[in-house]
Parts: sequence; structure tokens; C-alpha cells
Amino acid sequence: MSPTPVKVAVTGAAGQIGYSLLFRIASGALLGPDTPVELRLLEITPALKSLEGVVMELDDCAFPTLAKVEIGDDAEKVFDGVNHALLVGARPRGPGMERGDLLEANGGIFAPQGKALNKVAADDVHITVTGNPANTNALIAMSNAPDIPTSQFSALTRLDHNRAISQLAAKLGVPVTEIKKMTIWGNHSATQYPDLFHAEVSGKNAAETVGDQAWLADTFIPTVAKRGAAIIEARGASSAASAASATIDHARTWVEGTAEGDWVSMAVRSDGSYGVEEGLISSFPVTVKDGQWSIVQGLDIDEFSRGKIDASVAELAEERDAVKGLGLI
Ligand SMILES: NC(=O)C1=CN([C@@H]2O[C@H](COP(=O)(O)OP(=O)(O)OC[C@H]3O[C@@H](n4cnc5c(N)ncnc54)[C@H](O)[C@@H]3O)[C@@H](O)[C@H]2O)C=CC1
Ligand SMILES: O=C([O-])CC(=O)C(=O)O
Repeated sequence: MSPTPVKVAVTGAAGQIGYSLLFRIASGALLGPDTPVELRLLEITPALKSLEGVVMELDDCAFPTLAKVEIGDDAEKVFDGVNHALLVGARPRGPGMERGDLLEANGGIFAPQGKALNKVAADDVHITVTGNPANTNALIAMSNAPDIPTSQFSALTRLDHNRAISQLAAKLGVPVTEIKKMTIWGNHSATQYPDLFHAEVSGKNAAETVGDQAWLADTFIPTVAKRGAAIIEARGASSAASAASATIDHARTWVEGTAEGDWVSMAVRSDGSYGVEEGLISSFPVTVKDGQWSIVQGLDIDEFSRGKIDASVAELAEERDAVKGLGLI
């Protein structure tokens, strides 16, 4: 095992997602069996006692890869020297709410956390925002951290990506491993666009293999885009284990890179690719190598896809304007 532990910060560590995420990171699911991990857990003061209980359980697992756990309510202390920051801590939505309704409640969390990361995180810190509305919260954190390269910020659309793979695999009766090049475009919201025109099933074009535009437009896209609401309706609480799993997948892709012949969906700062306004944190198809993502270039976008991408990006621009109005960026 390498001698120096990698420091991984998790915010909202006493919450639902945290309860699933911490044990997987501690057991090596993020960094592998040979890399010791030091967990840095941030919570609000009233949740620290509950977090102490979670740490007792982490101790009780005797994970060989867990070198140390520190907890606290001071972001500057918890983020000191961290190599990964998984920003999960934020209020979840309830039934009947859209994720954007959380902007005012949650936006305020990400400006101070961006500032703290800017001050004390390791130079190589990779930041993943899961707390909703994830894209715009990432924009807030990034805008408050001028010394951290913007390429080190991202928001989670991997859960949507995984949902899209799973729905398509079920429709075609194939294993999920047969599906490559899935893309989620835009916002992690009901306007997101899961794109089958560039996805592949066993090496063949997914939209052509499905051969049913009505299923694609009227079943597949809304099922993926509204899956979070369906889970809230069924469980009475928003998705947690699947969100934790996707957060690990996302951060692990940053560590390991993407597989040859495949890509993943990540919400990253737009450079203007595919007509997405520069500076917005929007989901794209990306490849990752040596810890750096690149937006996949050269995909043909037809009129149907153009309309869907534009609608989601317009929502991101509205959210950006709203947080500007709140003085958060
Ligand atoms: N991007 C995605 O795909 C998904 C995002 N989410 C979002 O993740 C967030 C967390 O969800 P849950 O764990 O279910 O919520 P939860 O309510 O169970 O836990 C949130 C935790 O964050 C803590 N917290 C609040 N303010 C904080 C701050 N300033 N610093 C540190 N911690 C703070 C709370 O004390 C609480 O323990 C929600 O915003 C939810 O909507 C959930 C599922 C998927
Ligand atoms: O829907 C929600 O509020 C939680 C979430 O982001 C998801 O499950 O995708």
C-alpha cells in the first residue's frame, strides 16, 4: 500500500447519501485496494453528534484502506490539503418540488465552501458537486475559488447517465456492459437530455437499434429525466444509495480515466462547445485522461437534439442569472 493517504472530503456526511458513500470510499471503491484514504467529513454543528455515530461504525468495519477520519463544522479545517472534495451537503427536495426550487436554500452553502477550498485544498483537488441544484451549485463554488483551475470543478450527472444506460439495457434485453457512449446533455433537472443518437449497443447505433422514435421521445427521455421524482414518490425520500454510487463512479473516472472507445457524462464548465454558452456548468460527453477531462468533439447534433440541448441550457442560464441576483457569483 502506498504510504501517503489520499485526502477525500465529503460534505453533508451525516446525511442519507453520506451514509452510503463513506463506507464505499473507506472500503476502496474510489481509490482501489492499494491506496489508503483519509476521510475529512464536514457537517453543520447540530449534525456532528450523529456524524460521530457514523464514524464509530466506520471504525467498526476495520477497513484496511481507511487510514484516518477527521470530522468538523469548519470548512477551512476540514478541506485543508484535500485531494478530492465531494460536495454533497445540501437540502434534498421533497414531493412536488423541482431541484431548482432549492437554489435559494442551498446556493448559500457553496460560496463559502468554494472560498474555503480556494484557500486550503491541495493544488490537485478535484471537486464534484452532488448537492442540488448541482450544476449551478458547482458554478457558485467555482466562481468563489478563483485560484483553482475551472477544469477541477464538476457536477454530477453520472446518476442520470447510469439511469439512461439501465433503461436502454432493459428495453433491449442486453447487459448494461453492452452500452457505450451514453450522453446526458445540460442540467441535472427535468430538462436534461439523455441522447441515444450517439450511444452504442454492442457497437451499433442505439437510436437505430431501438428503431422507435416515439419510445425514445415519450418514454425513455421522460423516464430518465423524472427518475429522481419517481424515487421520491416511491421511497418518500430522494435517491441516496444510487446517488452515492454515481458520485463514486464520477470521482473514480477522474482518477482512472475513461475506457478506450467509451465516454461518460459530466457537468463541466462549457468552453462554448456545441453552442452551450461559455462559462455555464453543463453536462457533456467527456473523456478523461491523466486527471483531465475533454469534451468529446465533432458529434452531429440534429434538430431534435438541438432543441432539447438548447432548452436545458436556457434553464442553466436562468439559474446562473438567479444566483447572480442573489450575489452568490
Ligand atoms: N446530483 C445528483 O444526482 C443527486 C443529488 N442529490 C442531492 O444531494 C443532496 C444531499 O442529499 P441527501 O444526502 O439525501 O440529504 P440529507 O438531508 O439526508 O443530507 C444532507 C446533509 O447535508 C448537511 N448539510 C447542510 N448544510 C451543510 C453545510 N453547509 N455543510 C455541510 N453539510 C451540510 C445536513 O446537515 C445533512 O446531514 C441534496 O441536495 C439532494 O437533492 C440527491 C440525489 C442525486
Ligand atoms: O431528484 C432529486 O431531487 C434527487 C436527485 O437529484 C436525483 O435522484 O436525481
